[in-house]
Amino acid sequence: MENLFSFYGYRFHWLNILDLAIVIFLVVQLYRLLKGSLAFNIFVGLLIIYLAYFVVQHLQMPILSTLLQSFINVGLIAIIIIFQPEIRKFLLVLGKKAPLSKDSFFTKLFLPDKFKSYKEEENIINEVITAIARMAGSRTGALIVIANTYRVKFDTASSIAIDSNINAKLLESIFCKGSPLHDGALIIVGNKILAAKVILPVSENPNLPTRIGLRHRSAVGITEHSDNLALIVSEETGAISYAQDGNLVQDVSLEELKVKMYEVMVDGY
Ligand SMILES: Nc1ncnc2c1ncn2[C@@H]1O[C@H](COP(=O)(O)OP(=O)(O)OP(=O)(O)O)[C@@H](O)[C@H]1O
Repeated sequence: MENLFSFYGYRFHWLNILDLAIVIFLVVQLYRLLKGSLAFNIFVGLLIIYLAYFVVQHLQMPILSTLLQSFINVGLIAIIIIFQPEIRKFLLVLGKKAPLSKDSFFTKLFLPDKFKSYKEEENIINEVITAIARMAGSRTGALIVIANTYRVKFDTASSIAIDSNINAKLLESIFCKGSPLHDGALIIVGNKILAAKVILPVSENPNLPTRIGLRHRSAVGITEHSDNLALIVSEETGAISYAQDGNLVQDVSLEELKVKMYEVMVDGY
């Protein structure tokens, strides 16, 4: 194959560049997926072991090499078990960027019907933002999960199935303090409110701010192993926050929240 250029004696051609670009893309996706989570520390630890293996192999230290080699062999299976939720999410992220995902150039070009449906998503965003603005103003605590492509697993015994269109007034009345449905989270899937009064898994991430309570922790929890977006209105302060990929972003403006919702619901991030 024809060389493109050479660098310190190494010859590069187009396939090398493509190879490198794919590796960079995968590493960036992996970093985005793991950053802020406990899995990130495990990932760094594993990376150090792999680097140590290459160093001792290069230095021709046979005992250490064999030891690390056998650790790495078993480690591959361990990685699949430890990172099972992250691997699932990683594949989800990749799938969303595939040529036929709703935000891709090909879909917009060849499947204009999918493009049209964004009007509906804009409408949903406006209804949710209107409700959040009013609830923030009246310091009504709220927790709304936008389950993008991944179905939320929740405790059906405690929650109430709703299956209704999304409407600002309905959202407000669900979270109104006198409502029997106000406790717990409300789940939106597609263009429907799926359920209310849902108990979510609480995040055990020790890096979260210590002063946040269970509403914020459970919002983080439900986004740790999925591509859900969780929106929070604090009952105590009226502040608006959101959780995504296991990270909590506090005190956001309505405009920032709207942009985030567009990213998730329209652009498919
Ligand atoms: N596991 C959970 N899943 C869903 N909602 C929960 C969960 N745990 C608590 N909540 C909700 O959070 C409320 C308690 O909020 P808490 O004061 O502990 O949280 P907070 O993060 O400090 O929020 P705020 O700023 O609104 O007070 C509960 O009344 C309930 O509605």
